[in-house]
Amino acid sequence: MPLPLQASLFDGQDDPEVAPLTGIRRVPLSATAWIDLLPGWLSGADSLFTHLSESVQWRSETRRMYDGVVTVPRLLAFFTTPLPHPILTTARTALSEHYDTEFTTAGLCYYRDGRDSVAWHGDRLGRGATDDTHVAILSVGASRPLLLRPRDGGSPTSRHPQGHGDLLVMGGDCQRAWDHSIPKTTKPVGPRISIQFRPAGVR
Ligand SMILES: O=C(O)CCC(=O)C(=O)O
Ligand SMILES: [Fe+2]
Repeated sequence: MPLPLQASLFDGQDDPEVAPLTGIRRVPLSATAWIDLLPGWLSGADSLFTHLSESVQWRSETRRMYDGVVTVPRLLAFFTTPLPHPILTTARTALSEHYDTEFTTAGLCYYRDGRDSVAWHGDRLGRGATDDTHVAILSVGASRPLLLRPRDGGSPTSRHPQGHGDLLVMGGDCQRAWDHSIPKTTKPVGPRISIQFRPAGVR
């Protein structure tokens, strides 16, 4: 049974809004990869969380592995236009302007509890395999850390907690040269939804 969204997460504001992106802070990962962080970018995140959890047609996916078929440990949804809430259109437009790159798709993940996760990977399907790409992730709900580590093992794993309304953008060659993950946890943790905005041809 997933925990309900903790009352302490509720910010008491009805309509979600995004702040200007001017306050975003860049953290270089290497000479060619970076992440941008803007905690609390979205206010009124509770109503977005509730709306998405109740109105999106979440699907469970299976993947073929060497030794059989496994269920992906999170629920998924995928949108281009329209997006499932007007604030996501506002957010996508703001990101496209700020990064001068058109974010066209939104992948949504629903992590029901600490057993849900995403294993180490880079978003390297399609153009991300060869080109520098941006992937912008907006989080709502319970905080879960996003971990990053270089594929060549050159630097240690870094850990970036993604809380209610927080924005994290990966750029440069982050998808090709680095992997990211959301690890499982045995600690009690409520549900989290992430919205990943990507340019066309990147998965
Ligand atoms: O949920 C997240 O923050 C990350 C999801 C992710 O890496 C992906 O779907 O490719
Ligand atoms: Fe990813």
